[in-house]
Amino acid sequence: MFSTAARALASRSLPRAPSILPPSRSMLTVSRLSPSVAELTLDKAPANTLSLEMALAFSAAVSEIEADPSVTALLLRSSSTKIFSAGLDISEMSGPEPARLADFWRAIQGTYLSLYSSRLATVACIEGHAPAGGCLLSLMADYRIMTGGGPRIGLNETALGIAAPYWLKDMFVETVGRRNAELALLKGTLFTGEEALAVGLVDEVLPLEEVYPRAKEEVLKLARIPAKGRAETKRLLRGAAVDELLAGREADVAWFTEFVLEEGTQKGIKAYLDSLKKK
Ligand SMILES: CC/C=C\CC/C=C/CC(=O)SCCNC(=O)CCNC(=O)[C@H](O)C(C)(C)COP(=O)(O)OP(=O)(O)OC[C@H]1O[C@@H](n2cnc3c(N)ncnc32)[C@H](O)[C@@H]1OP(=O)(O)O
Repeated sequence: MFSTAARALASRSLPRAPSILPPSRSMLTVSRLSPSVAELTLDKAPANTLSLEMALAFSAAVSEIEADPSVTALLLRSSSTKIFSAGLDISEMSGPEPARLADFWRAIQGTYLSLYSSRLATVACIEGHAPAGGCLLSLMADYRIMTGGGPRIGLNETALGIAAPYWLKDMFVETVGRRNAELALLKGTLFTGEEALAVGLVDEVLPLEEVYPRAKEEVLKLARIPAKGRAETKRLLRGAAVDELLAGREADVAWFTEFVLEEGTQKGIKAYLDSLKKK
């Protein structure tokens, strides 16, 4: 776990405009890079995991940004250069109370529905690790820029004894192609930036110090593309996938909760969580 000092070192001092979110959503900050470009920073120590509250705050933040017609683009980043997001908060799935588990999954679906269907041009600035749900957050963006060398990205669900939901699997297949997706999903592969670039999982790989400046440059460029045509093109590309989940949301909740509550799954999740804590 990061100490406060280590976290301060790991996080650059961000030139932030005053947050436009109420303090109750302090796991995230929203600022402006320009009058038309918002920056959404994940800021939940130690690993930006998606708990129920974090997932709800994320979708609410995206909706609030979208509600402002002057905003045409969004940069998604982490306040830590070590971890973009460690994915779903595994403790939500370990010995869960069934009603909360179902709400948790609805909130995770909500993160997907909010960002993947967004009218905004979106860029993910992936400076640190992005496993599983962290990869999900970045896959929902239009463009991904990642640090080379150290951090890993990918869908490692099988390593935990679980499976990526179909809508995440589909987004992954769309991005890296069927065969690359099969190989990676079945093994639970976590890629370095360079490996991710080779399969098309990210669009650019750079040294750490260049990732954020380049992501800013790209999002400011994307913000200049006529908004209406871009939004309609995104709808044409992604609308069917979003509509499919909207139509089958509760069936997906039932699939998730049944799988997670099963005894064998619980054993695997607990063992994985314990191994993380013992590190
Ligand atoms: C059938 C359908 C069922 C389910 C489908 C659901 C889909 C799930 C997708 C997911 O997202 S599952 C989560 C998958 N995530 C991971 O496997 C990542 C686990 N974390 C790591 O590998 C590492 O933390 C890291 C490589 C991201 C970073 O390593 P490092 O910098 O060394 O940090 P620490 O490991 O010390 O972590 C700091 C702190 O945070 C806790 N933590 C990390 N990840 C999670 C997590 N996903 N959930 C809960 N807690 C997490 C970790 O235990 C440490 O806590 P301490 O209290 O020990 O400091």
